[in-house]
Amino acid sequence: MTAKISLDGLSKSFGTKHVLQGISLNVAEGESLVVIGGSGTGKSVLLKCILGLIKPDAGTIRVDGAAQSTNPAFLDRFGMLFQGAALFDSMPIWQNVAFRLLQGKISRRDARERAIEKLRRVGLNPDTADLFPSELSGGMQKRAGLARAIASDPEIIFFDEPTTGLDPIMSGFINDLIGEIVSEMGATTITITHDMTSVRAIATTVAMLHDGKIRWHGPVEEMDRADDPYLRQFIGGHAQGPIETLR
Ligand SMILES: Nc1ncnc2c1ncn2[C@@H]1O[C@H](COP(=O)(O)OP(=O)(O)OP(=O)(O)O)[C@@H](O)[C@H]1O
Repeated sequence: MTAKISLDGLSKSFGTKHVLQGISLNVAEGESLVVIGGSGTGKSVLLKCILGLIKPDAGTIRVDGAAQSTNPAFLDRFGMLFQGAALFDSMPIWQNVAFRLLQGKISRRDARERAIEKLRRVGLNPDTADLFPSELSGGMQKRAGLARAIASDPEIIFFDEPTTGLDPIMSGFINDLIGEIVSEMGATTITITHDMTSVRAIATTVAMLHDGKIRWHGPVEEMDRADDPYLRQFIGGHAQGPIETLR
C-alpha cells in the first residue's frame, strides 16, 4: 500500500544544532502514529516541517505521493490540535470551531450548525457554542480545540501533546475521545506526546526520536517487547540509562 504521508531523509538544523538528521518514515492511510522522545528532540519541528511552517534543509515530504506545497488546498487536508488548545480569546467557541469553515463558501448558519455538531461529538453542550474560551475549563477548552481540529472532516490530523496540563481523568477522557473519533473518521494521524497513557490509547504505531534520528519504530503491540535500551528507558520513565538527563 502506498503511504499517506512519506518522509524521506528529512534534516533540519538551527545553527549548529542538528535537530533532525535524516528522518525517513511512512505513515499508512488510517494509521495512528505516535511520536515519542525527550524534550527538545525535534518532535514539534518534525510536525512543523510536514505542515510547511518550517522548511527542512534536506529531504522530501509527500502526501498521497504528491510533494508538499504551500498551496492552501494542501493545508485544507490537515486538522490540528495545538498544545494548550490555542483558541482565539475574542471569538465565541462556535466561531473558534468553525474558524476555517468561515473562510470558505459555507454560510454562517451552516458553519454554526457544523460547529455545534462537532461540539456535541466531543461531549460539549450546544450552550457552550456562545461562550468565550475564558469561560471554559482547561479540559473543555481542549475538547473545543478537538472539535475545531475535526470541524472540516480532515483526512489527516495532528495532535500536539493533547493531554498536557490536564488532570489524569480528563487526560483519559481526551485520549479515549481521540481514539474513538480517529477510528470513526478513518483519518490518518500523527500525535506527539510524553504521556505513555496517550501512546497506549491512541497509537497503532510508535516512533521514538532520539539524537535527530528514529531510534525505534514499530507497532504499539511490539513496544513493550522491544529490547532497545533507549526505548525501554523512555517508556519505563527511568532516570538511569543511555538517555542523558540534565540534573
Ligand atoms: N525556530 C527555531 N529556531 C531555533 N531553534 C529552534 C526553533 N524551533 C525549534 N528549535 C530547537 O529545536 C530543538 C527541538 O525543538 P522541538 O520543539 O521540536 O522539541 P520537542 O521534541 O517538540 O520538545 P518538547 O517535548 O519539549 O516540546 C530544540 O532544541 C529547539 O530549541
